[in-house]
Amino acid sequence: MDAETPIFKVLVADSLSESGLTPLREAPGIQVDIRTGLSPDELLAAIPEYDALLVRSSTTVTAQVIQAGKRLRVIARAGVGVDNIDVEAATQAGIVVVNAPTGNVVAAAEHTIAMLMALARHIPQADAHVRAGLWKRSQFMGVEVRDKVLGTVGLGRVAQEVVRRAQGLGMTCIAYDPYVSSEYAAQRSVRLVDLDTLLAEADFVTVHVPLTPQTHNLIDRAKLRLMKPTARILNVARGGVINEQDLVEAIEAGEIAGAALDVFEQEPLPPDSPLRRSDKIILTPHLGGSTIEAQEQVAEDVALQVIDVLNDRPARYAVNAPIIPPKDLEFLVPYIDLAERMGRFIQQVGGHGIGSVEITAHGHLADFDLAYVNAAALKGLLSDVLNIRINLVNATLLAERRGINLVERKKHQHEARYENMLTLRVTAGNDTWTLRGSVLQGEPYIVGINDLWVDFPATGNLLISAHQDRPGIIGRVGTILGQSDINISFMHVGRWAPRTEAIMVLGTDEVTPPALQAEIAALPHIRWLKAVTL
Ligand SMILES: NC(=O)C1=CN([C@@H]2O[C@H](COP(=O)(O)OP(=O)(O)OC[C@H]3O[C@@H](n4cnc5c(N)ncnc54)[C@H](O)[C@@H]3O)[C@@H](O)[C@H]2O)C=CC1
Ligand SMILES: O=C(O)CCC(=O)C(=O)O
Repeated sequence: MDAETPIFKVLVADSLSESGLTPLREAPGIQVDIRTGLSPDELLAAIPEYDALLVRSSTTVTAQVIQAGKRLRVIARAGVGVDNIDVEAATQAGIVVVNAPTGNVVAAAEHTIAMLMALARHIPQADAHVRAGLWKRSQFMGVEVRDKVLGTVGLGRVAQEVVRRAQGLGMTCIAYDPYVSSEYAAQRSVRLVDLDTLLAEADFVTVHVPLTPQTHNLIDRAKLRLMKPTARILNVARGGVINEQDLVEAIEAGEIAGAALDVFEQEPLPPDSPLRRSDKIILTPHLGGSTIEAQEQVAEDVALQVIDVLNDRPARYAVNAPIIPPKDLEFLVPYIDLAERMGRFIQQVGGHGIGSVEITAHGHLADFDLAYVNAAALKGLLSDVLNIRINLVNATLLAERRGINLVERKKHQHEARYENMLTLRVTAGNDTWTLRGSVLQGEPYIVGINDLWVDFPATGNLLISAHQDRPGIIGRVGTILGQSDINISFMHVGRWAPRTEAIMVLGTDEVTPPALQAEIAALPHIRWLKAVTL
């Protein structure tokens, strides 16, 4: 690596699979520091020097940590749930949050099945019994799961893997998930029911939902009372979905037969938790994702995304940024770049007091999800305006906060000679600017300014003027620039007809100083002159 290569520093704050981190260790320009077990104060002190932070579930990434992370560009969660990260604070700070939503799904499902069988056959209690030198087999009469009803609360990725395995064990599966259709459930041989029906019918209830305001305490004492006295309940999702105090009381009152929990309202589980006192409750210390295979996969999934974000590429599983399907990436990335350049162009020619932004995709471009293109245009429009870091993560949020009304339009037919074109129309103060752009042979081009067609690369130093088309004007501008040793790299003129309004665009190797701009702007027939650097 040469001395010029930028060094990104990556902090791995929780224990992650070493082999999963190999892509990060092998990436040029990236230094990986493993510092697990940091106290909150130690993390706060360490974070300012890092560009990326990788965690599992032990480290809590608070708004304070995010504010202190002045260089932070990405926070990665090696797992599904991002409830240990203040995603809102990260979004506001323009930091990408990524997770690994698929790598530990099978591990979580297999742990659920292990807990289900352990519950049905009292395995942990029987093991402790034998170790204590006892042999009272009659205390551990179990139940079969074959022909029993399994009710899953949530029918997402983990639940579906649980269902497939439970069906293999001969169980009938029902589910409660208001966000999926009956057809979707039926395709998986699952009957969709409401929560009360599920609790009343199931012999085993298993929870697979994220912890949200809607799912917090979703299963409380009243809901537990709906269950059969022989039924058992499992939670391998998130603590707090089943109310712990209510669960202990329901089990002690004989209202349900037992529970298996991998996750808790407070982790680690406090020593005096009432959950510890019932021998009908099986406890594991948040092991759902803890298999060698899952840990390798989630570490690799986040490592690759960290490399992408540090190299300005969209992340595959960004939690707080639009996601581009990998198959669309190659086509869209040049348009994302073009949109940002067009935003910066308008911002420099007259983007003060932006009220509304209309983005129109023409041609094949209109077939794509434009979330990133829109965010890029907003980023360009706001970058030099706001005193905070602005990027594709927070651009839309910041625009909304400033009252900017964004409208997206799609026109599937071609416009003019351009197979794909982007039009950005911005109302700023009393002016409306319309800029058209396209990607030609992989390079960003501006192809229209207001109502005139033009054609020049959207890059470098540009001087743009509106003037009355008259002989000699272009020559005079060239002379003034030449006298100041400013080299013109290209010139383009767009006009309606001879001697009408024209737009001249000059590319220059050097930046034109303000005094020289004023001199040109004062020439006869020049209506206005703007300098833009892209
Ligand atoms: N114990 C562990 O180590 C692990 C725990 N998990 C946790 O398991 C949970 C499920 O993960 P995935 O299946 O990957 O998530 P997912 O996002 O694929 O599925 C969640 C499902 O819950 C449903 N849902 C959301 N709100 C609901 C509500 N109010 N009522 C009913 N259904 C609702 C959604 O429609 C979705 O189908 C997450 O909380 C995740 O963090 C995941 C992996 C390992
Ligand atoms: O293994 C871990 O780090 C926790 C997994 C988990 O809870 C998740 O992925 O949501």
